[in-house]
Amino acid sequence: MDTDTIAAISTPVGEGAIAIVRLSGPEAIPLASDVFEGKSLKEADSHTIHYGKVIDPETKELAEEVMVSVMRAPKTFTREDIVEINCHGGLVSVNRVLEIMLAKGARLAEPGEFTKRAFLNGRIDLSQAEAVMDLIRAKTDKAMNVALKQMDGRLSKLIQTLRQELLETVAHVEVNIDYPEYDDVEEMSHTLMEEKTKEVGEEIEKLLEVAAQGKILREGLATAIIGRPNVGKSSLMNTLVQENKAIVTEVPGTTRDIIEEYVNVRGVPLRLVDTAGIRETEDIVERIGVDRSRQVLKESDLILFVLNYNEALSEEDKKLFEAVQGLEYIVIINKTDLEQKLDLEEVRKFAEGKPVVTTSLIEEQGVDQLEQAIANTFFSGEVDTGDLTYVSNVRHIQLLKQAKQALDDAREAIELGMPMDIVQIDVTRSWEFMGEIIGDTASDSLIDQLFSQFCLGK
Ligand SMILES: Nc1nc2c(c(=O)[nH]1)N(C=O)[C@@H](CNc1ccc(C(=O)N[C@@H](CCC(=O)O)C(=O)O)cc1)CN2
Ligand SMILES: Nc1nc2c(ncn2[C@@H]2O[C@H](COP(=O)(O)OP(=O)(O)OP(=O)(O)O)[C@@H](O)[C@H]2O)c(=O)[nH]1
Repeated sequence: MDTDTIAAISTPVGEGAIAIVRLSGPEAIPLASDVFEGKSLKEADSHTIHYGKVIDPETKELAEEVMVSVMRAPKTFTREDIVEINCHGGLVSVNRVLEIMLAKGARLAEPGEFTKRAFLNGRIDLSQAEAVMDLIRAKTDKAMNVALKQMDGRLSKLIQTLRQELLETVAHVEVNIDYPEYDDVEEMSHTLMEEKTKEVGEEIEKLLEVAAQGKILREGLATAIIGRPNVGKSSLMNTLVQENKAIVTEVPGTTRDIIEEYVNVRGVPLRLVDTAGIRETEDIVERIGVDRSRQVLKESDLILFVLNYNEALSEEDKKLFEAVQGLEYIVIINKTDLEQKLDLEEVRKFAEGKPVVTTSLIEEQGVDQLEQAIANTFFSGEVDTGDLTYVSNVRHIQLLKQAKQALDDAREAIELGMPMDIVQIDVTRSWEFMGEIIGDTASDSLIDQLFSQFCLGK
């Protein structure tokens, strides 16, 4: 057996009540047992936890008071032997125990290496492994439900079924090609291929139809708040943050001190883009022109465009309307508690059918309607994560599109009367694209790259 035993701290860095050092691999139990004073871990039953002390093998002194869980292969998270050492949750404590395990010969795990082993050992497929990370990073309940179902294998099973259909069709047609003495086989193959590529293509289409929503749930909507000075942009930001408890997350793949703020609006995570850049130049359109500000705004998925009920539409407002044209935006007419000076008909005309909501942020009026308008814009009503299978990951969406394209190519080839072995090449390509989603046909470098984005100790 050439797999080594890995170790890492699996809990967040910082002070807490308890912190866990996790070990996985063939030496996990003997290594832990060597430094453990208490009941013999080597004889412990699987999935049992034991109280005892960690003794520093060099100084022979007491290092920590712990609880140790023993889980035996293959029924574990990684399918290898796992030991989890539960320490007092201090930085020194947990690092000391990790250092001792490394000194004993365990290797420091790479980010995501535990989950990678679960994948390499066949307990989960690639899409399920990716869902583990999505689950940790989920910003709303609904986003978590999407990840949980994917982790449970819902997407995997669907992909497997579709691939199996394609494989069986190819095999069937193959047999027909091998026995060309029956004269109707060519036609039968054509019909079968046509039916199956259509059927599977439609299934993929269904997945792609709701994928944009899945992606929003997973990644959140980059949301910019714009408007002339003093219309109530900061008030709107504050209202959204206060009403929908802000979720602060680490940005994947960066240092821990860069944080992003999300608010949860009816299950839709909004990432309130710091519009500082826009804000500083309150007159962005004036300073940098419509084209440049459009460029800035294009990076947002949603623009909240605030107007003042108490002022007539100005030239600058009209330029902002020009800048947001064709983008996803909602007009918010704020300060309805003041005297009306804005022509609502004129606003509706400029808004080209986009939602127009009136608010008085100072009197907390209209915020519900605004939130409903946001949810309606992307989910046509309630966000429902019940029965649908949501593809949420850009990598998966891309592969599904390619798989669909390959099937479209196959159907075109059939229509053009191309020989079956040419059609099969396209069908096989589709099968391969879908295989990449679950990791069946994924390259080692892709796999390494995906897992490297994981948390340490996961
Ligand atoms: N302490 C601790 N808590 C944790 C985890 C962990 O690794 N350690 N998990 C880590 O993410 C999550 C739980 N996920 C897990 C998934 C599968 C197995 C596992 O052992 N699966 C076996 C079946 C075990 C059984 O049925 O008894 C298997 O699939 O063979 C364990 C944890 C959340 N909480
Ligand atoms: N009457 C009234 N005043 C409001 C309302 N919303 C915000 N204000 C007030 O309008 C002023 C400007 O609000 P802000 O939220 O700072 O507006 P802003 O658009 O961020 O302003 P700048 O940062 O200058 O661009 C503050 O005094 C708010 O209290 C409202 O609904 N009604």
